[in-house]
Amino acid sequence: MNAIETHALSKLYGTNLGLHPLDLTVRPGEIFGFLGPNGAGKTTTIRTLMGFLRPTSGTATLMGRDVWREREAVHARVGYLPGDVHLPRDLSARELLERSARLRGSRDVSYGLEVASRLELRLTPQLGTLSKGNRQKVGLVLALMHRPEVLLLDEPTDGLDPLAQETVLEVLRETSAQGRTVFLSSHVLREVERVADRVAILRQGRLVRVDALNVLKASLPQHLEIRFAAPPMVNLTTLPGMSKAHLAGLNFTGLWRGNPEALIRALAAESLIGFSLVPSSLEDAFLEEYRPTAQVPEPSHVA
Ligand SMILES: Nc1ncnc2c1ncn2[C@@H]1O[C@H](COP(=O)(O)OP(=O)(O)OP(=O)(O)O)[C@@H](O)[C@H]1O
Repeated sequence: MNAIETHALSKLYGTNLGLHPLDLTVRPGEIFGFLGPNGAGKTTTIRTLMGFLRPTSGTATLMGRDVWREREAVHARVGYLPGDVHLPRDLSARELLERSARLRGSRDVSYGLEVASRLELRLTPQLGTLSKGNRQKVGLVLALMHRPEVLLLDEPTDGLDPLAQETVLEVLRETSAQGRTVFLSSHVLREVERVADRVAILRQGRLVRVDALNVLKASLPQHLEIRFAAPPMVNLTTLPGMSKAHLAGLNFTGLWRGNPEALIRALAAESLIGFSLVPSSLEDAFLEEYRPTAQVPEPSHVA
């Protein structure tokens, strides 16, 4: 059984597009990065998966349960961190953890206390006095405490200092190692890149890409720079795999995709002073996908 499955799941807010029909599968134990610029539809997707929003069309299941018709069964198995954490002002974090455990029919707050301690969150102050970062930590502890089968996290490290961010990523890795699933919405690529098994990119309510992180990395072009000692005899522009080729005097720059062997063979008879082939960062690739001018493919073109 898949942890999360959506079939042509869409959401319109009146006539406003929230989410174009979305087909997505997340496997148990996976950390699934859900990326996209502001307004892409990440929160809409998560809130629909939580059964807070009624889908305009399509269906979604979490651990086999329909997210709209079987909301309560879904909530029992999910840990949810909203993008905007609201907490009662007049309780302490400790009291809230105990209350939350009781609502789930348990008295066990031990894992919540462990995560709080790792995040260096003090549990006695009134929640109304907490900073944004500390409120975020309370939200995370609440989402994690009952060791849910699926975590739906909307911008989990928002407002956290680098040390706490690191701890959160560590906890997410542990969660996945225990076979539990993490659906991680973010626009911070650097953190997603460090933990995700697969990544989806959403833009203007549409899925533009879904790939395993290592496949995505392997598909990125490499930046090529060559300094020739003499005008080159070979025409590098026509090599399959080359794009954005530019020769200015003895200096060549271009983007190279694929194995460098063919490139090195083509250069064998040339006289070179310098040669460098540097992989693009995922950041570059994603920024390219984010650009409003980039083409948004129809969903059927997406794997
Ligand atoms: N309650 C609402 N009423 C009308 N339109 C909405 C509502 N909520 C979201 N939208 C629209 O739906 C689209 C998707 O918004 P959503 O909040 O899901 O994006 P997001 O990817 O989570 O963005 P962010 O990174 O800024 O949180 C946007 O165009 C937004 O304006």
